[in-house]
Amino acid sequence: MKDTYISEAVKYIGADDTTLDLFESQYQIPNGVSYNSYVILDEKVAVMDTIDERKTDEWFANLENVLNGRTVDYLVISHLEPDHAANIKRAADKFPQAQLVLSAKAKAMLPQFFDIAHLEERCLVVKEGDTLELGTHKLHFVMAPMVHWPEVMVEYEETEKILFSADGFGKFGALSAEEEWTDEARRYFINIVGKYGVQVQTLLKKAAALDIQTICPLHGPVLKENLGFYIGKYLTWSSYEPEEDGVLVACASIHGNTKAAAEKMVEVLRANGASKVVFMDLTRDDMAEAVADAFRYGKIILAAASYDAGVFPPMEDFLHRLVHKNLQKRTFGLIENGSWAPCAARGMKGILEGMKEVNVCENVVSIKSTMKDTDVAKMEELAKEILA
Ligand SMILES: Cc1cc2nc3c(=O)[nH]c(=O)nc-3n(C[C@H](O)[C@H](O)[C@H](O)COP(=O)(O)O)c2cc1C
Repeated sequence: MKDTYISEAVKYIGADDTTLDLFESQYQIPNGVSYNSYVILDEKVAVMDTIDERKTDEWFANLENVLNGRTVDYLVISHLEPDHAANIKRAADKFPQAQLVLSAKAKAMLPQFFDIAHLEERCLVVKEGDTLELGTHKLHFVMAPMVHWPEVMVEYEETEKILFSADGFGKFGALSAEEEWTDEARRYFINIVGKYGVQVQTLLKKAAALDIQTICPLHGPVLKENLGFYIGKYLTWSSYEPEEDGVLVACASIHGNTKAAAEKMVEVLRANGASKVVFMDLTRDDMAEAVADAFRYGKIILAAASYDAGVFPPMEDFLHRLVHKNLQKRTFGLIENGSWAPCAARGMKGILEGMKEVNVCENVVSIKSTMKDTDVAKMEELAKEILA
């Protein structure tokens, strides 16, 4: 279990979910996920977000335990997505004197989710630079529009120097899971917030002006040490610059011949001195991880079967996801396979045209049904070109 102790005054009241099959109905989470929420105990008591419906009872029990008979003065709402906001109405009903502290956009969106009585009087709308005194603790509000959703804001508590970072610095994996941060944080960030690199960079610039000693995200561990490492990863991911030197080989094969060629390409790349080569079978491996790998490495070889005068759908899906997530600044190499009129390369190129700052290697490997020596020779040329 990750250490969730923050301080005498700031308490973790979130919960692990290890039985959810798919996060946001599409992302595999083999080690679950945590829904984080925090309480600041001072002259006034502030609850920092609620959690997912699935863990309602556990959250209220944790909250009651920390409150120890006190009541809630403020419910700070950073983000209205249901994995954080599901219990807003229940909390508002249970603590009728509590004010809901939120951005103007969140206030406008709130009635779409909940029918909260006397909403006008209950809301304390905050904007960029506003502060809220709780006693010795003082929250500063920093707007973070489209760091996932438009209503998002983050909060900086100046006394303990804590950034409550909403979905920023979040990660898949329950707090009970023993796993390192980077891979599951990357898979989370790229797939969920990856499209909004510009907005993340804007937020990081604002954060750079703050003295942050602890980051309290809405998923994943509380970050207390080595914060430069985590912030550095976010700077890289949100800039769309490759994180590491290496080549991703991603293949989509119906009967295995394109896959055999892609595996051969891995060997050829290694033999030509590639520092690192990662292989992904898009028909079976986790698509979200393949997308994250495309952000991780600067060079990508795509190998796909031709299909109905186009591209085999798992490759099409992969490429559309990359376009959707705004991937840019990459070099691609293409391998196609077809039994009568190979056309996957043309189809893949067409989708890549939707990306910014993309180079496509001139050497295209075009296989007819099964790989031949002439195809391997072409792979050698492609390897030399992409590694140059
Ligand atoms: C549904 C379907 C559609 C296909 N469409 C095309 C096509 O449009 N053009 C082509 O040359 N081959 C087409 N093929 C054939 C495959 O692309 C070809 O057999 C290729 O070698 C398959 O490689 P694999 O062994 O990796 O699946 C199609 C195959 C299937 C099953």
